[in-house]
Amino acid sequence: RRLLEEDGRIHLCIACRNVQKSEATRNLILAAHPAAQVSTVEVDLGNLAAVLRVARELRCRFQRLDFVYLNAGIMPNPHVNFKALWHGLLTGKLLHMLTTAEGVMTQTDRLNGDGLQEVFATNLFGHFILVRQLESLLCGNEKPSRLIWTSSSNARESAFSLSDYQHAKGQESYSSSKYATDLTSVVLNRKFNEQGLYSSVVCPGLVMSNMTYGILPVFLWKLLMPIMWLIRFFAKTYTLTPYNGAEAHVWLFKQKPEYLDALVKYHSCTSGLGKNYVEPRRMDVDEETAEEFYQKLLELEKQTLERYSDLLD
Ligand SMILES: NC(=O)C1=CN([C@@H]2O[C@H](COP(=O)(O)OP(=O)(O)OC[C@H]3O[C@@H](n4cnc5c(N)ncnc54)[C@H](OP(=O)(O)O)[C@@H]3O)[C@@H](O)[C@H]2O)C=CC1
Ligand SMILES: CC(C)CCC[C@@H](C)[C@H]1CC[C@H]2C3=CC[C@H]4[C@H](C)C(=O)CC[C@]4(C)[C@H]3CC[C@]12C
Repeated sequence: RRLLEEDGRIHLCIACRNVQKSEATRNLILAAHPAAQVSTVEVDLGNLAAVLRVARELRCRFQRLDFVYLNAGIMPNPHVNFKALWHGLLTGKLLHMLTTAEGVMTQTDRLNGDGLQEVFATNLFGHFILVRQLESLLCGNEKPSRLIWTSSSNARESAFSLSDYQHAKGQESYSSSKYATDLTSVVLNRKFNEQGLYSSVVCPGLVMSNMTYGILPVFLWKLLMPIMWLIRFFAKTYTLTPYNGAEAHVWLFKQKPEYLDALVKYHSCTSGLGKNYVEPRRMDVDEETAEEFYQKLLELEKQTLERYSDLLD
């Protein structure tokens, strides 16, 4: 909806795994923008066959894509370590913990139907395969095309390891998948800028959504709301609503990609008085690690394409 407010002429295609939800979203958007062009497409990003199928469908439907928002993400079985928060209070690290959740959250991951770690597959690899399969719609256009990944301030190098890039062994699969997203975006820029494709990563800040409602119950978040409004005076990434959280996504929509820094993450922020703005912050990524990781993604992509060769053109 915010993108249509910026430019009512765009054709918006909503990719969703749940057909009812995408239709309901389409109807909501059309209620606010009756003349808008809004279509939907079904895809489960945690299922590689479905990703290859949807890429084929998109290649048939569109000649080019100007923006691809890679937003789907999961955090299964989250666990909050309240003791760590208490320790953070005593050691002066509380604010950092409240904005990055460093040392505060763990998750339990599992294998998906493709034999991949579910969080890695959904948060990164499904999107990666989609982007690679859409290369013909994204590269070599008159105007540059853009990828905008929803990463997180929870992305952390120490949670990621090249030897276990799917994070099968640890308990911070979410943090690892978001760090892997940051690495991937950096390399995509290096490989594809010359062909007119630019990639950026954003963090929406702490937003009340189904993801956070899976961490603490809704009623508790509602009770905590006055405290979070107060925290916002010190932690500007407490955007709290999806509208505020989308600030960086919308801001990037209006920027010339040639002027953006590939090593920066764009954070949606909201001031204590409720004003939205975007803060660019340098990412803690090692470019050599990023390149090595990219090669591993390409290897996994090769295996995927061999396995599903019947779904390729
Ligand atoms: N909420 C927060 O505080 C923060 C969120 N983020 C990131 O923002 C993004 C959006 O999350 P948020 O809105 O908070 O959480 P939600 O759980 O509300 O939204 C996640 C979205 O991803 C979709 N999704 C999940 N798995 C798949 C899949 N396999 N295939 C297709 N779609 C899928 C969900 O679809 P469905 O509705 O069908 O479940 C849903 O629309 C995520 O990448 C998250 O990591 C980053 C920083 C902070
Ligand atoms: C007074 C309240 C704010 C106490 C709530 C405690 C915890 C449940 C939350 C404190 C910090 C939160 C988070 C921080 C970073 C988010 C990150 C950017 C993200 O991508 C997903 C959600 C977060 C991990 C979020 C989750 C809840 C907290 C740990």
